[in-house]
Amino acid sequence: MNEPPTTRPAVQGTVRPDDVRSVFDAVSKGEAFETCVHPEVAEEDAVLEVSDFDLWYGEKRALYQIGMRVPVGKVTALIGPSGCGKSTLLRCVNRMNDLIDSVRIEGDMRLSGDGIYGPKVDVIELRKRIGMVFQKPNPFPMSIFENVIYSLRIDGERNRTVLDEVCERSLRGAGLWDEVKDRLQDSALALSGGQQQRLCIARAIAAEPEVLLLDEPCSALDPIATGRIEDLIEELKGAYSILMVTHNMQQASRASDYTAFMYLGRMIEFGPTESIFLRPELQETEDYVTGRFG
Ligand SMILES: Nc1ncnc2c1ncn2[C@@H]1O[C@H](COP(=O)(O)OP(=O)(O)OP(=O)(O)O)[C@@H](O)[C@H]1O
Repeated sequence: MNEPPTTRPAVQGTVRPDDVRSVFDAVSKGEAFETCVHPEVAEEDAVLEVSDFDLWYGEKRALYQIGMRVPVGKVTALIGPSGCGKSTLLRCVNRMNDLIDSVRIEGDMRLSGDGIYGPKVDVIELRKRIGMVFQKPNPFPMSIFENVIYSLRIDGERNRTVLDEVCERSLRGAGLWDEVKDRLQDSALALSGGQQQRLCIARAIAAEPEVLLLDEPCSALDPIATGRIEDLIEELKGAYSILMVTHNMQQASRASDYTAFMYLGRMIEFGPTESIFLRPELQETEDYVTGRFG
């Protein structure tokens, strides 16, 4: 923990070593292999850079030498079978795993160049730069208005004009304004599940985060509400850099620009979503995205 940044590049360049027949063989034997990173990734500016990142829950290792760059202004999806470490990796970005006593990490993670795990990092300040939306909508038990401007209240903002503007802009950004503009003082808990999730997104973007983390944001929603969130993700990209965990292959292929395939705590292949789904470099990725396993 708190190691100085590594001199190795954040993301390794090429495909598997020649002497390893299959990446999954290598993984199951505990052998090293290099993540297959498509060259397009290196051409993007990164909001988040992860290098040689490992995580243990007590004795159990959950992440192995993760290296990835999350592009600015794009949607990046994390996919992979249950238990491969997607949520663990996502939660490391805003140091939510600090809350678990048994967790130990090594490696480096940087947000806009600033170390996330440096010894002097103020975790509260760090989290203000990161928005997080969970599987289950979690509006606070207060009005719609107070939910949206929560981060500004915490920062002591009292100017009513500023609060009103941020509230409207964030609700518009989250595609919820027209549905709630006449009842901003109503309890957020009275909204439908899909509306609550869009409210949570509005609350997250009100703080103008540098990166928005979405942990299976549609898994508790019906197909119509899911469609609206996917449309919203499409609209948010450009203005926001999004890292999203999803179980849903169609959602990853519809909603993301880049996709990272994880397996047993390893980053297997990372590249433009279209390439990962239509022309992956690795057979293992193809087998997963076409539903042959997982
Ligand atoms: N709090 C914890 N304590 C111990 N082990 C944990 C903890 N949270 C996750 N794990 C283990 O770490 C591994 C990765 O879990 P994680 O939830 O990150 O996977 P995931 O890919 O997000 O899975 P899913 O798609 O099912 O949500 C799993 O083996 C899981 O059992």
